[in-house]
Amino acid sequence: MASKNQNKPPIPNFTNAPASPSNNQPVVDEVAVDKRRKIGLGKMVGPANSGRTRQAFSVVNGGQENGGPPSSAGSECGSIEFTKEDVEALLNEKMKGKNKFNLKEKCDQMMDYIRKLRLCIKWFQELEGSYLLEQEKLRNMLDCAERKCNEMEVLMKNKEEELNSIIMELRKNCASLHEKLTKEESDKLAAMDSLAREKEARLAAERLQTSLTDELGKAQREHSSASQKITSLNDMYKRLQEYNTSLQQYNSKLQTELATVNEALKRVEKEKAAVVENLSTLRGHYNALQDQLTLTRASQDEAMKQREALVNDVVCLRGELQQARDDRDRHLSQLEVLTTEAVKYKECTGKSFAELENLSLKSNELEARCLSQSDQIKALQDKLGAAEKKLQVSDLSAMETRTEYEEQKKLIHDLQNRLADAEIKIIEGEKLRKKLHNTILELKGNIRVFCRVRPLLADDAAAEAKVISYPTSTEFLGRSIDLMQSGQKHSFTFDKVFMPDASQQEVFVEISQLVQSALDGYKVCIFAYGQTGSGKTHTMMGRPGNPEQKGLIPRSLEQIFETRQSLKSQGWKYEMQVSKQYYLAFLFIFCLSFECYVYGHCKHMSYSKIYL
Ligand SMILES: Nc1ncnc2c1ncn2[C@@H]1O[C@H](COP(=O)(O)OP(=O)(O)OP(=O)(O)O)[C@@H](O)[C@H]1O
Repeated sequence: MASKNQNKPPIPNFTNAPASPSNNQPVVDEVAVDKRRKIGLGKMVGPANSGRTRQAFSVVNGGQENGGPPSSAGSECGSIEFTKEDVEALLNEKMKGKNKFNLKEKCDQMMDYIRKLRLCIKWFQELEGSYLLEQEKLRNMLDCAERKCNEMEVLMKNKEEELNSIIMELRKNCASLHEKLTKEESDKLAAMDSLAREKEARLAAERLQTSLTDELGKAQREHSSASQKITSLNDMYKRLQEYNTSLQQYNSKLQTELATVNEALKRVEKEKAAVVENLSTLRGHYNALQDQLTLTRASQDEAMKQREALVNDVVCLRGELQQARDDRDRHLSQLEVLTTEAVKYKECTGKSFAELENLSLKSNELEARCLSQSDQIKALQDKLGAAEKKLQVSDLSAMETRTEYEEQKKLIHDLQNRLADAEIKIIEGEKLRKKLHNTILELKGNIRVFCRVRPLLADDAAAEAKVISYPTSTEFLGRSIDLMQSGQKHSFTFDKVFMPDASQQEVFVEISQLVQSALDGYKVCIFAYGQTGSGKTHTMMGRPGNPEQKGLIPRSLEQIFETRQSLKSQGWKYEMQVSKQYYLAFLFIFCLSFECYVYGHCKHMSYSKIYL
């Protein structure tokens, strides 16, 4: 748009010119459109280009392009276009005519000139109208853009609020995640402790289990050896029983044999008795019988021997029986011992079975505990995995926060460096300012005299008002007064003259520079001098209760304290005191002078004493 405006031709002030009645609207619009095209305003409001070619104003004027006055252009003003040169030529056109008194020719020329001017005015009006239309459109566009801008601003504000709320939520989430992380870490530590404890317990349980399995193996081995012993003892017992039955059978056999032998002995004795009877009877048969007797005796002896042998056999058998009985008794006692031992073993094995059961129960319990602990360990490992994942996530976020923190740290460091640079610059600037200030004050004059004229009081005579006058010349304006005495004028020049209507603030503005100078470390002395009732106390002290009427001293003190406060942030420290001697002097001549010490020092520079 700026380029469009820049390309606009200067429009002469023809607004008061009357519009040409001969120009109709479409023709002028075309001229305006064509002009716009010519000056690069193709997008302006107006009818579209009809495609007709237009003649330049100079062509209409008969080929007088440069500076030549336009001739009569006819009524086809629609094909005329004006350039800056045309307009200027038209405006600068002078009446031609060799004969000054040829009024008709002059009149025609004038008519022609007026017609051209009307055409030009019409063209300008149309151009202005098109410009107004364009302006209106641009205004509409501007309004539209402003509305859009406002909407965008509202949207942006909403978005900003949303973003702020999201940031707040994210911060809250971050804080809660931090809390969770710390909690998870403590949980993790607790879980790891419990895991270590569980592992220890598991190891102890495993050690206990191995010792118990060893004991169980031992007991089982003992049990198997005891059961083997029991089976061997049972076998022995059976064998002994078998041997006992065989011995009993043998004994009964021997007894039956003894009974048969006794029967045979009885039969032999019966036969002997029969023989003896036969002997008596058979005495005759004595010899025979004697023989028979000797034979019988021999047979008796043999029988006796046999009997003795049998008795010996019986004795032997009895001994053997006795031995067998003893053996049996011994075996029985051994059996009893073995039975008791077997009972004992049985009891032992029972105990060991109970112990075994207990141990198996314990081992089952331990296994169950181991299983539950392994489940717990699994669960804890899962938790640990989840916690580690969380830890990784939180580590990532912590890394991000750390990088952010590092960036912030860098930023802070940069800012600190910049702050240090700025502080150095401030200090240097302050030094420069002091120097410049002092230079200005020196240039203004180390000793300066101001004159303040107090207004007339009610007691003062009205005539006195005419005594003082103030020169208005540029050289002495505000710096001089003229006093009339006995008809004679006395002029006095000062650094500055304060008029009666000068306020306390106006006076202090001049003095405040000196106060600043005192604060910068230079010695300053301000005193008021004048005759009684001239306004010294009013100038120096004023009326401290009334802010408007405060004098130089309270205002100076205010400036000192304000500067002290404002320079505190730059590291300056001011110590102020009013010494006794000066205080006394102050009491006596406070209306003439005011002095006090200001000690100021800073980490960068220091000075010891200032007079104010
Ligand atoms: N600029 C002023 N505007 C209004 N009133 C003033 C001004 N200067 C002085 N006065 C008034 O003039 C009177 C005398 O002034 P002031 O007491 O200050 O004079 P002084 O020079 O201190 O007198 P002295 O030497 O006797 O102490 C006071 O009533 C004071 O209010």
